Amino acid sequence: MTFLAIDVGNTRLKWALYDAHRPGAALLAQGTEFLEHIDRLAEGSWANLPAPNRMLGCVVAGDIARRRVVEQMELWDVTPQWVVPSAQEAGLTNGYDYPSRLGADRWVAMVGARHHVLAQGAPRPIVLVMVGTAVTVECIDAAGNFLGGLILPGHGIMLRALEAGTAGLHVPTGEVRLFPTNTSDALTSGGTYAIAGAVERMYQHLLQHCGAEPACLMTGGAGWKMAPSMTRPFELIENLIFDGLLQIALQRFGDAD
Ligand SMILES: Nc1ncnc2c1ncn2[C@@H]1O[C@H](COP(=O)(O)OP(=O)(O)OP(=O)(O)O)[C@@H](O)[C@H]1O
Ligand SMILES: CC(C)(CO)[C@@H](O)C(=O)NCCC(=O)O
Ligand SMILES: [K+]
Repeated sequence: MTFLAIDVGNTRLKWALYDAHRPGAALLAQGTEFLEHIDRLAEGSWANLPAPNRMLGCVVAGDIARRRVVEQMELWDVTPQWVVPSAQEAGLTNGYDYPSRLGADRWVAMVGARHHVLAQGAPRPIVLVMVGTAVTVECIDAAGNFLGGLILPGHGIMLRALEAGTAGLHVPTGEVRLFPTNTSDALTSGGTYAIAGAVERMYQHLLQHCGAEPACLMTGGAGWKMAPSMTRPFELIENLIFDGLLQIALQRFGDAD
């Protein structure tokens, strides 16, 4: 029973085909496509895939992007299903004022993070950082309550905003330095430590609130660039969104087949 997981992000769509809809399923194929190129999927990288039996996705890119993905899926006889953040799912409780307004990517990644930590042993509070076009920093207590989180501009958006909003800054990529002594390093380090500092702040909030050391998880395409600059040890996980989708799929579709 093959399972297709899709994450339609702010900039790119990521997909992964598994041999089953459960955590730990074997990855058969995966790919990414910029949102502008969604319309190429059916004739491109999906053309020769084994047909998925089940599909579950999450979208933050809006209805139009979602519809374009559904059109590409007409290639197969599979019903598209999308995660909508609710008050409760897969052992997590959603503390957002309006649960359905939470980004689906954030919710699904939190489900993945919670199950990752539970698989390692006793429940712990979690700080989850997702580094993509935007950066999010989520706080979850040991009982699985999502307490709240931050949304920050990603590194690219910060630098482009500086370039656009100042008179004389242009932005070649620099290095992260403790004491930057040129413009490129100053900009790259500024963006990196803005994110690292925000994360440290949330770590402290959660530590104080829970009175227990949080587990620190990081995911997202640019996570490996941020990891060396964090103030705490972070476990880098390739794709918590796919892990969360597998977990939710198991609960939705059940163990059978
Ligand atoms: N040196 C860096 N440090 C931290 N973040 C960076 C760095 N360079 C690039 N980034 C960020 O990483 C992002 C790319 O990450 P990723 O591949 O997860 O995003 P994406 O797939 O484009 O995002 P989305 O999932 O929202 O579509 C860029 O948009 C940029 O903001
Ligand atoms: C914050 C982003 C952009 C991160 O991808 C996404 O999760 C989103 O659009 N969220 C909706 C708003 C919210 O989460 O409060
Ligand atoms: K994303």
